[in-house]
Amino acid sequence: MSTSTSTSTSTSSPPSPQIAMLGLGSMNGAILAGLLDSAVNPEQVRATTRSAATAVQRAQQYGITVHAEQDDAEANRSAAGDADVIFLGVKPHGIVALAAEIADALKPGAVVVSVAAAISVDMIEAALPQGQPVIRSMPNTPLSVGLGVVGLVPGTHASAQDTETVARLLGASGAVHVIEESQIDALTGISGSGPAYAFYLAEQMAEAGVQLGLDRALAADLAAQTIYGAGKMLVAHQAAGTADAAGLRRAVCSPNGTTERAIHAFDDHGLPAAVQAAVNASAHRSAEITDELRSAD
Ligand SMILES: NC(=O)c1ccc[n+]([C@@H]2O[C@H](COP(=O)([O-])OP(=O)(O)OC[C@H]3O[C@@H](n4cnc5c(N)ncnc54)[C@H](OP(=O)(O)O)[C@@H]3O)[C@@H](O)[C@H]2O)c1
Ligand code: PRO
Repeated sequence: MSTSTSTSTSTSSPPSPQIAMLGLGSMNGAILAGLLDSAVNPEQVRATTRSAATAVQRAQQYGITVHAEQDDAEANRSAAGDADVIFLGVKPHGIVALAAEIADALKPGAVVVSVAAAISVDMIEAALPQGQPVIRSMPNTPLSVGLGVVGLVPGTHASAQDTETVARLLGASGAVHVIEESQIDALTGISGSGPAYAFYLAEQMAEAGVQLGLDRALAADLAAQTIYGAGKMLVAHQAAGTADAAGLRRAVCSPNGTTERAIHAFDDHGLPAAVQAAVNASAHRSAEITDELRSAD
């Protein structure tokens, strides 16, 4: 496994760790969907939510055991204590408190994986027993359909085997990149937040189609399938080294044709600057939240 390359899957039989998902909202839910579509059985997973209503809904949705903190104050500790891999999936401001809450319930050697933006390895390690393996991650929601991207930052006490275990779990539903912590804000700006950019583009393409007279369902399907196809094509060509995004874009543009006119409209309306500003804004917000939470301590 090397920095910033997708993990290769080893040929040895996959491990079957017990997994705890603490918090089961958009992100941990997407990770769970990907896990259950791969080699993970529902019996391997215990999850928690804050509210009882959410726990009932999620248990039905995923076919796993979900306990609510509202019903059982020990829910997080109990799920974490049985687990080999624990995904912390609450909002950033709740991560350190959640780590502290489960600290003395953890098995020695259990790997604590944070999915939170902005919460650094040292902040999590400080809340856990000395030597507890920690991995900071930045996943994205397309893990739910097997097409995610994940950045992993191994903590001070995470062994190569710990990283391999987590990379194998997540790598079944996406591309995993092991990175330095200094790279994670930038990765967040591209792939963590990035699905929202693609969805926003799809929204605007469909809206334009409606304004041109198409019915909304048709316009939405045209936009979605086009972004899906283009993404799949780009990944295939980049992996094969046969084309990059700019080359594939140029191949759609006939001289003085329709697409060339559209790309000029993007440029006239500042799309390159807008997209770069958006990625930068996400990355800088990640660093800003880190600073806010550090100074709140
Ligand atoms: N959404 C993304 O695309 C994305 C991408 C990358 C990383 N992340 C990171 O993922 C984390 C979660 O974000 P999200 O979008 O998934 O938020 P979310 O949808 O609001 O989910 C948060 C979950 O945490 C639960 N929760 C809150 N407090 C809890 C507690 N004390 N014990 C157990 N469960 C608790 C909530 O339960 P209730 O529903 O009952 O309140 C809910 O299930 C954040 O740290 C974020 O930075 C998100
Ligand atoms: N969603 C989280 C946020 O918006 C982190 C990346 C994607 O903060």
